[in-house]
Amino acid sequence: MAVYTHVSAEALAEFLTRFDVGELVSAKGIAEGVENSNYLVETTQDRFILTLYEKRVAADDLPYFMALLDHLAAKGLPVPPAIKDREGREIHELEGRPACLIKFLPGVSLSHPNVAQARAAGEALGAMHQAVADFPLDRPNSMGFESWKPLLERCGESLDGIAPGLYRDLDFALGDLAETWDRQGLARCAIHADLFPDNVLMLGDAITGVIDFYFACTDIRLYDLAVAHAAWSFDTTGEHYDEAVGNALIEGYSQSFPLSEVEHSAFHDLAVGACLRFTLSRAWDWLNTPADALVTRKDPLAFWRRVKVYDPDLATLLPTLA
Ligand SMILES: Nc1ncnc2c1ncn2[C@@H]1O[C@H](COP(=O)(O)OP(=O)(O)OP(=O)(O)O)[C@@H](O)[C@H]1O
Ligand SMILES: N[C@@H](CCO)C(=O)O
Repeated sequence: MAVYTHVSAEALAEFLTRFDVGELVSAKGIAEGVENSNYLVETTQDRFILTLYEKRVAADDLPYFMALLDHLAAKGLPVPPAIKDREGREIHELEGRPACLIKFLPGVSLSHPNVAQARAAGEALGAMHQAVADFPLDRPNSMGFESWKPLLERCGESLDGIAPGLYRDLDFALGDLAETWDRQGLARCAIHADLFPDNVLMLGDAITGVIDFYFACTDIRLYDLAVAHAAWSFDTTGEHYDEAVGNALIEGYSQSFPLSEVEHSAFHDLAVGACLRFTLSRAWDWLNTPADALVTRKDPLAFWRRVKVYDPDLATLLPTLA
């Protein structure tokens, strides 16, 4: 479920009068997604997505996200910018929440991407990285490398309730990664930072939309590819690696944005980092979401298991991965 805030028909009809988008015909809550409240809104002119931002998206970050979407859309990339009202404003308030009316993009998000789709996603990510070369804004990564150790400590020994020994193993893996993390001073730019298959809309093998930029930030460019690689190339348990899909993602990326030798050699470290980031954020959610909440908790161990592929030597030192 992802409708946390109810929007009345009266409030929505009044909200739409600020824009030049026609009149309200229908509005339906969208079940997918876990972070924000999303509605599919139809007017006499078009379809739109109405998003009300819930607790994880800080209102102060919205101008960055919207500027990034405008920048990418202006360069012809398939991302959904916010619709401007008659006074040029994109960010609004509705039912007490920050809210944006967003361009609707066709397509469906995939559960099991194939090789051609992974290649297309890699190409699109590389094109995005090319397009942000002149994007002027910065946003530190609130879920970046420096945040992982504090997040581990906030989860604490409760992690052992997810798997006995997990706290110690995560601590060990983080210490190991800290020895080599970004020693090379890799190139940075605005990155998506959450390019999972459910954030890419496709029709057949063609990409029609890249959505959900609410973790976007300035960080290591290659880390974005590593996140996508970890998200796209495994089954949902994290046990089975699909090498063909993983390679296609990297090949597609390299067509848009060739990787340097240094980047090739750093890739596995960044992928281990991506595994730790999603293990930790999922573990935090796992430990802090009431069992009876309507939101489905995502399995933290599914990302932890991926470490076996990206750093088999490290994995042999981790009893929880035995
Ligand atoms: N611009 C768009 N055009 C078409 N559909 C969209 C658009 N934005 C969102 N959607 C639909 O709404 C769903 C939820 O959107 P989104 O993934 O942004 O939500 P979220 O709550 O931020 O989710 P997440 O849990 O992935 O962080 C998507 O799966 C997609 O079906
Ligand atoms: N993509 C993240 C959720 C945050 O959007 C995950 O699957 O853990």
